[in-house]
Amino acid sequence: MLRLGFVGTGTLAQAVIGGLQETHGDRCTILVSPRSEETSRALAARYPNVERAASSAAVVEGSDIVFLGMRPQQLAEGIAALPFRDGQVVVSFLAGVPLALVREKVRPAAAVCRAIPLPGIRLRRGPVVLHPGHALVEDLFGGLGDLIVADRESDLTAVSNASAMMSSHFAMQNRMVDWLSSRSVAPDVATRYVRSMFAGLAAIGLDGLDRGEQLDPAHHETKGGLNERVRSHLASAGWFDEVATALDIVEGHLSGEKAGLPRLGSDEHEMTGKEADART
Ligand SMILES: NC(=O)C1=CN([C@@H]2O[C@H](COP(=O)(O)OP(=O)(O)OC[C@H]3O[C@@H](n4cnc5c(N)ncnc54)[C@H](OP(=O)(O)O)[C@@H]3O)[C@@H](O)[C@H]2O)C=CC1
Ligand SMILES: O=C(O)[C@@H]1CCC=N1
Repeated sequence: MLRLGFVGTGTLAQAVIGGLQETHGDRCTILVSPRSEETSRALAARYPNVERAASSAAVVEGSDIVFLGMRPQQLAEGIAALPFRDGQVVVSFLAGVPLALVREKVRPAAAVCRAIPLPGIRLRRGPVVLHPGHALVEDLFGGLGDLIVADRESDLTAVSNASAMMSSHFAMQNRMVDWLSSRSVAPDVATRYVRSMFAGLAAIGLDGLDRGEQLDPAHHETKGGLNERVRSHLASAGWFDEVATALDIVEGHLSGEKAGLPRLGSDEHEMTGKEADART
């Protein structure tokens, strides 16, 4: 049995543990840190192979692979004085925290990777990016969506930054649902319609990729029709350019003050992919 441990039992840890049940449930035991009491208790109650450990130290002591699932700003406190050992594998989920920094903090653990799974992993859908590759970790994430092993940490950093679009995607969906409701469409109908529409589009995108097709928006609209009008309005309003601007902000290239956001810039955040590579 492979012994997995999670220090930081939050949203992402919960999703990964849920996904792993389907693919590796009978081949691993899972220890979770106790601090998110409700989540850790619920996981232990739901899955027979999950145990709520007495402490984060007990998770590290009892695991072959330790996943770090706290927020970046919680890293220092979350792993202070934990008994990492040589021969242990540590996988950090922390977006924006360079590998070099994690390695330093989990010494003498032998193998340290960064992984960016997304919440869809619970349903075994969506991308999981890993750097560097590691056979055991690749085996664990294989079958949990589209595993991408990045050769360079800067690639992982860039895609991790791009994942910042997730919540905006749902915000956009909700605005469409609200608009439909304002046209007296029943909320359940509006919600089902919008979510199902985007699910279908996602499937088309992946299917096209498998067949080597480009995703040309002009091929997904009727000439002179509704979609063309909306796309043209949004383009002239600068909407699509703002996507890149927002990602620039996440990357730290632009002043966060411009967008009214705090700048990502603590010692434990990387500012750009290049800087991350330089620190490795
Ligand atoms: N959510 C996502 O879609 C993705 C998240 N990530 C990364 O995964 C990490 C977790 O994100 P997410 O799950 O959303 O965040 P959550 O806030 O849901 O989870 C963080 C967890 O860490 C726990 N924690 C905080 N401090 C400590 C500590 N000192 N010791 C032990 N546990 C501690 C929290 O406990 P408590 O709640 O009690 O404070 C909570 O259970 C982040 O670093 C994020 O960058 C990466 C890709 C996608
Ligand atoms: O929103 C976040 O910070 C996390 C990290 C990457 C995706 N979600």
